[in-house]
Formats: sequence, structure tokens, C-alpha cells
Amino acid sequence: MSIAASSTTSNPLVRVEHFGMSFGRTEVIQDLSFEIRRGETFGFLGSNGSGKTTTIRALLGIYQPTRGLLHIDGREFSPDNGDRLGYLPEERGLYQKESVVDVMMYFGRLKGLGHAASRKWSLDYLERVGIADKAAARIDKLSQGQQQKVQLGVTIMNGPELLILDEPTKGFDPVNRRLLMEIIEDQKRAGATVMMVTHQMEEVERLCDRILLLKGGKARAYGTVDEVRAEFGGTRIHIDTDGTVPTSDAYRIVATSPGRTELEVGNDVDTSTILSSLVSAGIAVRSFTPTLKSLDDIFIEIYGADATGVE
Ligand SMILES: Nc1ncnc2c1ncn2[C@@H]1O[C@H](COP(=O)(O)OP(=O)(O)OP(=O)(O)O)[C@@H](O)[C@H]1O
Repeated sequence: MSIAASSTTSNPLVRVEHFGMSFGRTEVIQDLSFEIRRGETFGFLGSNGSGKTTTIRALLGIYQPTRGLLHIDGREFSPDNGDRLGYLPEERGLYQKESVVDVMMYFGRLKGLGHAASRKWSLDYLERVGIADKAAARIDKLSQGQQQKVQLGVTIMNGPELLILDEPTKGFDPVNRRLLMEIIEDQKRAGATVMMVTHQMEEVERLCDRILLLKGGKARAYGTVDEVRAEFGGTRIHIDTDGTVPTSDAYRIVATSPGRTELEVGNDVDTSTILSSLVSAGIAVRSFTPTLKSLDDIFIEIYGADATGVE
């Protein structure tokens, strides 16, 4: 699979072509190209500092790109079509001294909803996310997670066509994370296109149609979750033996210690043939456990010890 050019469509909602961004002499994005199709949930992934927020800021017109083009619906971001877009930034912030419902209604009116409609929407949403009792409370009396729920509500309240969510479930417990994933799924069902940054592979598996893995400002993997799995995936096999597992072209030995070996094979390999070959070679195999590589394994393999994302 060739990165960036593998799956162009005629009319994507977001198109990024040969995007480059430098801060002073430091080039943080290098020739990045991708597109987001209408109605899909697109996972924009990468380790810390790999350039995700910089790309989003360039899409939103906050940064002027050094090179390349970033288009939403065929043109550069403009405040005129800002209402069609909902952005949940990485750094959260709401008016602290106002009540929850007043803040939500204020944003509702900014986004063109009437007084009654924004009040009803806000109260229904607060009920849905389990904080209806906080409607009249001041924002600064809410927990961090409760404030994040309000901010997500403000982001989605006018049903934007494109949602850009930077770590929408960051800091949530598993129950609330699941609830937020359901809300994001509802947005997609209602026709929204979603671009989301997440470090949670469980969310990627559940929500994302296609993903891009950014490393050092470049696309390292791009495609559907299955395509990325096919390119980087494979099977890990844990083997307990009495003897030593020999090297072979049929597999790669990932780790070995007395009596225990971990192998890796490609997606196309029938693991039973490896077991047969070990037994035929006279090795006493006590256990043989193949497991598919998870997205977490793939992420760790791509980023390795280099958690900064800089190559
Ligand atoms: N305004 C700026 N001036 C200088 N360097 C910047 C600026 N904004 C970002 N950078 C640098 O660009 C690189 C990418 O940062 P960015 O915030 O886009 O990463 P990220 O992938 O969003 O990371 P994280 O997952 O930690 O939020 C980093 O090395 C960062 O220090």
C-alpha cells in the first residue's frame, strides 16, 4: 500500500495535499497528504509531538501552512463556513463563572439555534450524559470530566457536518468513555464526518473507518483499519519448548529465553505448518499459542521506543 495516494476519492470533505509546516528552521510536517471522505470517521493518530494538532490548526486556518493545500469542501477554511464545523480543541476551556445551561445556550445562539431550541437541546444533552442535575451549576463547580461533557455538547449542538475532535475521551473513566463513544457514533449516524485524535486503540477499532498514523510529521500508515493491519499486522506465536527453536525463513524470532520463544509471522502464514515443522524437527513443544497482533502492538512497533514521534 502506498501511503497517501492509496485511496483518493473524487469529492472528499477534507483534502490535504503536500502539506508542510515549519516553525522557524524546524520542519514539523513534511509533505503530508490525505483525505477524509464524507460520512466517515477518520482516526488521526500519532505519538506525542508527531504533528496532529499542528495539522488541525492549519486546517482551521489558525496556522498558515508553509507548503501545500488544506481544503475543507473544496476550499480553504473560512469563518463563513465555520458553523458547518465543530471543533473540540485539545486544550479545553469554558466560561467558568456562568451556569452550564447559560453557557450552552450562549453557544447555541452563536451557532444559529433559537432560544427555545438551544435550551431544549442543552437540557436533553445534559440528561443523556448524566449531568442533568448540574444544569444550573456554575461551570467552575463541575469536575474536569463534567466540564468536558459540556464542551463536547457545545461542539456538537448544531449538528455540524464536520467534527474535529482532539482526544474527545481524554481523562474519562471507562463507563463515560463508552458513553462518549456512543455520542460520537450518533453524530456519524446523523451524517456527520468525524476527524478524531485518540491514543485509545479500542476507540480506533470501534469508531474509525480509516486511519492515518503520523510519525515525525509524515504519514507512516494510511488506510482502513484492516489495510493497516494487513500491512503491519501478523501473528505472534508464544512457544514453550524443551529444546531451542531454530531460525527459519518462515518466521522471525522476536524474543527468546530458555524454554520460551516468541515468533512473528505474516498474515498469509498458516501457523499450523510452523507447529508441524517444529515437531518434525524433534522439538518437544509444550505449548503453542498464536495471537493476532493488536493495533496497540502495531502502534508500538511503528513508534517503538521513540515516543516523541520525531524520527
Ligand atoms: N507554535 C509552535 N512553535 C514552535 N513549535 C511548535 C509550535 N506548535 C507546535 N510545535 C512543535 O511541532 C511539533 C508537533 O506538535 P503538535 O502539537 O502538532 O503535536 P501533537 O501530535 O498534537 O502532539 P500531542 O499528542 O502531544 O498533542 C512539536 O515538536 C511541537 O513542539
